Amino acid sequence: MMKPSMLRSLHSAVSRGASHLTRRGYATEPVPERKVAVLGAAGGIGQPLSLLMKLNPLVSSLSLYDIAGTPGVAADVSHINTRSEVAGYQGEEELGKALEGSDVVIIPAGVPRKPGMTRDDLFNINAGIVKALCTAIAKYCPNALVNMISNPVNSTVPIAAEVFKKAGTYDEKRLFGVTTLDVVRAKTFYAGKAKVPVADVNVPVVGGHAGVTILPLFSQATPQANLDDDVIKALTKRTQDGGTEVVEAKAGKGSATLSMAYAGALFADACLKGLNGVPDVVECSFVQSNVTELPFFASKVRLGKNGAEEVLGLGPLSDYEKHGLEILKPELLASIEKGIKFANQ
Ligand SMILES: NC(=O)C1=CN([C@@H]2O[C@H](COP(=O)(O)OP(=O)(O)OC[C@H]3O[C@@H](n4cnc5c(N)ncnc54)[C@H](O)[C@@H]3O)[C@@H](O)[C@H]2O)C=CC1
Ligand SMILES: O=C([O-])CC(=O)C(=O)O
Repeated sequence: MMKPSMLRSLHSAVSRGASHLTRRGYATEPVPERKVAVLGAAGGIGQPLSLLMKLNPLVSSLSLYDIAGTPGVAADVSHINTRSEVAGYQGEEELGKALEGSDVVIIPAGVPRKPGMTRDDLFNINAGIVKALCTAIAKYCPNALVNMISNPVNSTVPIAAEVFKKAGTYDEKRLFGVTTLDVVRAKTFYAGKAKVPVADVNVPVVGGHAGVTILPLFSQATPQANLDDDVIKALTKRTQDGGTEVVEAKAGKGSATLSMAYAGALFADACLKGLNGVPDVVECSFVQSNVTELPFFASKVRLGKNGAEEVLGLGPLSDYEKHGLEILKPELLASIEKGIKFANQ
């Protein structure tokens, strides 16, 4: 039975609007209004990611943009009885409206790999797409947190940074390469070998987001497990090749979409929590960085009201990880420089 005092607070909370309620009905602080835009929303990642963002109670307005197909995706998702209003925008002439007022912009726009391709093979098409989208972000929502999913992330993030610099809107705290899928994979694979519940597992993944530039730090994995060196090597390789494993299994029908949508939704949720002032939100992400001599690097990042409030260091590395770190630097630097050069052409 509900006590009369609880009933009164529930009634007064209801009269102020549902966003003032916790799930148990107690009056609480209002959840801020937040607009999230998904660019590439009709794609393999974009559709399930749009679904997952529609399920997120921190979102009040969900803006779905693509060059084609968004009216259908938006109509479909909009029937789900959750908080956010949904709008679909199609074609370049609607991009401004899609972006205006966004707090977080998630970008899974562009072509995916086919078997035999590297992520860098996507550069020629995706670099131009990302450049155009970021030019519009600088114009219509320069303060948004940008979550870059489009590959090659090691180059598309530097491209975005250069576009924003040219527009005079660059804030390194607001630009993120989404590497969450590497963390998701490392956790899953580690839990399997260490025979620990996957929900308890944490594994930082640093470096970049392609092949050897992906460096999982299993020496820092929790809960700790005494795994042999050859098991750690196999886990590292499987994490680095996780994307290729999916590309080959899909045999020409694209790359990871469902696990990426999950990972993208996790990272966007962390960004929203940070914006809303939730303390101690830490996720790995590819950001502008002083952690190594490279200008961009993925490591743990503390998310807050301004985006990346703090880029955390690497912590102690095993000899195997130290070696991996040295191996990845030339490839990662070349990809970063390729992006910077493209953006300044
Ligand atoms: N960061 C990561 O961990 C991961 C990144 N990816 C990358 O995400 C990207 C998207 O992958 P999928 O969704 O599987 O591809 P997809 O081809 O299924 O969807 C891409 C969508 O982008 C749209 N698009 C193309 N040009 C656009 C533009 N100028 N503006 C807005 N939208 C545009 C297309 O119309 C399409 O709907 C690829 O580059 C892929 O490599 C994929 C998996 C993981
Ligand atoms: O492998 C790809 O091309 C897509 C991707 O980035 C991933 O799944 O990690």
